[in-house]
Amino acid sequence: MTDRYLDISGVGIEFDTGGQKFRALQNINLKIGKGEFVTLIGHSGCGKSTVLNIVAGLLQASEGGVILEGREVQDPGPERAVVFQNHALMPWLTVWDNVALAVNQVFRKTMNRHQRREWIEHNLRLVNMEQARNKLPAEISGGMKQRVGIARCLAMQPKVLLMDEPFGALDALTRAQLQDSLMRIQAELGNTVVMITHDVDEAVLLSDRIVMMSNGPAATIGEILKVPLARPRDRLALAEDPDFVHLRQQVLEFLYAKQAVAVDPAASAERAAAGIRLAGPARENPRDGVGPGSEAA
Ligand SMILES: Nc1ncnc2c1ncn2[C@@H]1O[C@H](COP(=O)(O)OP(=O)(O)OP(=O)(O)O)[C@@H](O)[C@H]1O
Repeated sequence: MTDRYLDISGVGIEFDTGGQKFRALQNINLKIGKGEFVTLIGHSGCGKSTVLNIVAGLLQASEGGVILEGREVQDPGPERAVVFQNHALMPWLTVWDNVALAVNQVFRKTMNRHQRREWIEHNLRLVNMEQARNKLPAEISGGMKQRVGIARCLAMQPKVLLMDEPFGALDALTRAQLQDSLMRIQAELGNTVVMITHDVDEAVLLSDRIVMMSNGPAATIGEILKVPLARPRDRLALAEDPDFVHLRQQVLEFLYAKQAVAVDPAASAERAAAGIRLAGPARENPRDGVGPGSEAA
């Protein structure tokens, strides 16, 4: 594993919010190895999507930069495919055509028609969606749409798969199924993945490292937790595994003790009972309208 495959170095960003400056991120430094699975976790509004968007080339950092396999990221590109929370499929295209769109964009010059067909089919098979190839997005479930979104990104053979809360809108069972599929696919293809999640169990289950972000403004990386659990990982076996439980506890401590946000009386009573003390609340961004009030990460 090259441990500097993706190098995020000294990244900061300041937004102009109606004449006022808002510093969202400062001094983000993260080196990610080829084939590594890294999750970003932190309270709502801390800057996770902003980091991902800078890596995707959708946002320009105010300071620092991102280098992927020796080349500086300047704009969006198919070597950094993004899976969004809400799949972002073209509603008028079938499952097949949605994947074909990406494949034709990336491989029109290097694969002939037959090869492209095979490649589309292969990627739909990877996510178990080959049976639904002729359906429109409106005719399939939320989990199936996310599968197609993942297939579309995998089909571009990206150097890095960027996932912004890909399973956030799904029910718990579908989410578990997709987590298992993602682990299987990653084991097979060795993808480098950077994924945002709010789910502590998901972070521990999937990651090689969990990057825990401090609250904004001027958010940065607070701590990085290595997850040395053997693969393949089995969610049932891990639920009672002392190492898994300990790792989970470390993430919870970071979020709810070291980086706790504004107080909800019920949650704080629960925390007090668990012996966890609160840190000071974060300041708000004028753009947000409300201060950070969510107890969820
Ligand atoms: N284009 C923008 N202009 C001004 N402020 C912005 C802009 N984009 C993001 N922000 C602010 O930067 C901060 C970080 O936002 P970001 O969406 O990255 O957080 P997040 O951690 O991904 O949040 P969530 O978990 O709720 O999705 C927030 O205060 C947000 O309001």
